[in-house]
Amino acid sequence: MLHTRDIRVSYGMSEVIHGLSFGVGNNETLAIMGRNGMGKTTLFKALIGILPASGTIQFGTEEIIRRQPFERVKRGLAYVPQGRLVFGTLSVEENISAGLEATGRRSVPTDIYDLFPVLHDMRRRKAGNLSGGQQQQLAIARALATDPKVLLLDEPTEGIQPSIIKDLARTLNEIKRIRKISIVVSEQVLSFASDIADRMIVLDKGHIAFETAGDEIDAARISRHLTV
Ligand SMILES: Nc1ncnc2c1ncn2[C@@H]1O[C@H](COP(=O)(O)OP(=O)(O)OP(=O)(O)O)[C@@H](O)[C@H]1O
Repeated sequence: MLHTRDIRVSYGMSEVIHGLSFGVGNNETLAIMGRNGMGKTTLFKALIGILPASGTIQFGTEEIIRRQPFERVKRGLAYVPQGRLVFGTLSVEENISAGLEATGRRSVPTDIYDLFPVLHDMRRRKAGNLSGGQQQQLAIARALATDPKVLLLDEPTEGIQPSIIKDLARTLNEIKRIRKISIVVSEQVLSFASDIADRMIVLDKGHIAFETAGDEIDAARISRHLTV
C-alpha cells in the first residue's frame, strides 16, 4: 500500500533519516519503534510531506514524494501528529468536520461516533476542554474523516494514562477491522505496539536496526533499543 525506498531527510546540512526502505501492506499495522530522537517524527513528517525528503514514496500505484501534504491527504494518506494538535477553540464536531473537506462529504460518518462514543456525547464542547486521551481520540477521528487508506499515527500514547492506552489499542484494532485500512504507528511503548502491530521496525539514529513480525517479537531485543 505504502512503500518507501531510500528515504533521506535532513535539517539543513544534517541528515537525520539515512535511507530508509520499508512498506506497509493492505490492512496491515506497522509499528515503528525507537526512543526519543531516533527520527520517528521526522520520518512521519516526510511521509505526509511537511518535510522535504529524497528517495521514493510509492502510495498504491503512485509516486507521491513531490506531492503537497493536501494532495497526499486527498489520495488517502492521513496523519495524526505527535501531541495531537486539535483546534482547541473549535467544537469537537467542528474538529472532525475539518477532516471532511478532503472527501466532499458534509456529515460525520456514523462509524466515527460508533468508534468514539465519548466524542458524540461531547460533540458540542470545545476541544480544548477535553482530556488528553479524549483529544487523542478526536485527532484520530478527524484523520478518519478524511477517509484514509493509510493512517499515520505519531506516538499516540505519549502523555496518555496506562488504562486509556489499552482502550486506544482496542480502538485501533477495531478501526483496522472495520475500515480495512493500513496503519503506521510510531511508538516507544512496547506493550501497546505488541497489541496492534503485525510487524515492527526498530529505528536507531535514522537507520533501521531490525525488523520483526508481530508474532515473533523479541521483547528483550526491542527493549534494548527503547531504553537509554
Ligand atoms: N527542527 C529541527 N532542526 C534540527 N534538528 C532537528 C529538528 N527536529 C528534530 N531534529 C533532530 O532530528 C533527530 C530526530 O528527531 P525526531 O524528533 O524525528 O525524533 P523522534 O524519534 O521522533 O523523537 P521524539 O519522540 O522525541 O520526537 C534528533 O537528533 C533531533 O535532534
